[in-house]
Amino acid sequence: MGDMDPVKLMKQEVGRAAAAQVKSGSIVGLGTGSTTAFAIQFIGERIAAGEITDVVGIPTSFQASVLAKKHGIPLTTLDEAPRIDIAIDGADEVDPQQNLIKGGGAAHTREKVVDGLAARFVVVVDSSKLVDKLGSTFALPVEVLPMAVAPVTRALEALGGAPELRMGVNKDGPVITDQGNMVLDVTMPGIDNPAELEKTINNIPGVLENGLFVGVADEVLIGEVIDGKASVRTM
Ligand SMILES: O=C[C@H](O)[C@H](O)[C@H](O)COP(=O)(O)O
Repeated sequence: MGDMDPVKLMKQEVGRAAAAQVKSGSIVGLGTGSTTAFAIQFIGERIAAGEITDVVGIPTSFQASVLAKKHGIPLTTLDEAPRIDIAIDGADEVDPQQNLIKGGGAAHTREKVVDGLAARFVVVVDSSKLVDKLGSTFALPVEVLPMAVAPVTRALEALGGAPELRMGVNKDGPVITDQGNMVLDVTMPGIDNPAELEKTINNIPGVLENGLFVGVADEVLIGEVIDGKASVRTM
């Protein structure tokens, strides 16, 4: 286990557990983020070891495609793939009904397409992501056309949210998504009806997609560290 920090260790072990679910011949949706990065690494290691064969990935982001190439996972597209057998992806919050907030990496629009098409969507999180109610710890990401940021901001405020344009970390100005759009992070503590809010926000003209994933997850794998020992449980 070494000196790895506990959160990283939880992410690593949950990524390993998800990668173990990938079977030969599978078309795999590859999610985005620091937890899925471990799953991508372990899928690549299983391919290299000859444990699984004929696996192809469908990336949900530029980051996922870079990692897949690095770890030797061949890629395909939705134009070519007849189906997605399994998708593995992280989340920013998970409620007791397995509904999610995603988009901390601004990738939720493509993720919702890929994860939603998968016959089986496996979510990989560390235990810090579990909440009683969505919105309690994480602002809801909403991808918006750049020319519509002002009216969408007003519409989200009218819904009771506090939207903030996501700014770059090592870049001046806003974060630009893989699709060339911007992201509003909407503080909205305690979302009572995520299914309704998901539709309401997506109905605002100029909104591409929001980070609420309702009824999409088939299994949630949770990484934990108890007494310095990492383990993985299902929800
Ligand atoms: O846009 C990013 C994705 O939805 C990620 O899956 C999510 O933010 C979780 O990322 P991480 O595993 O790095 O916490």
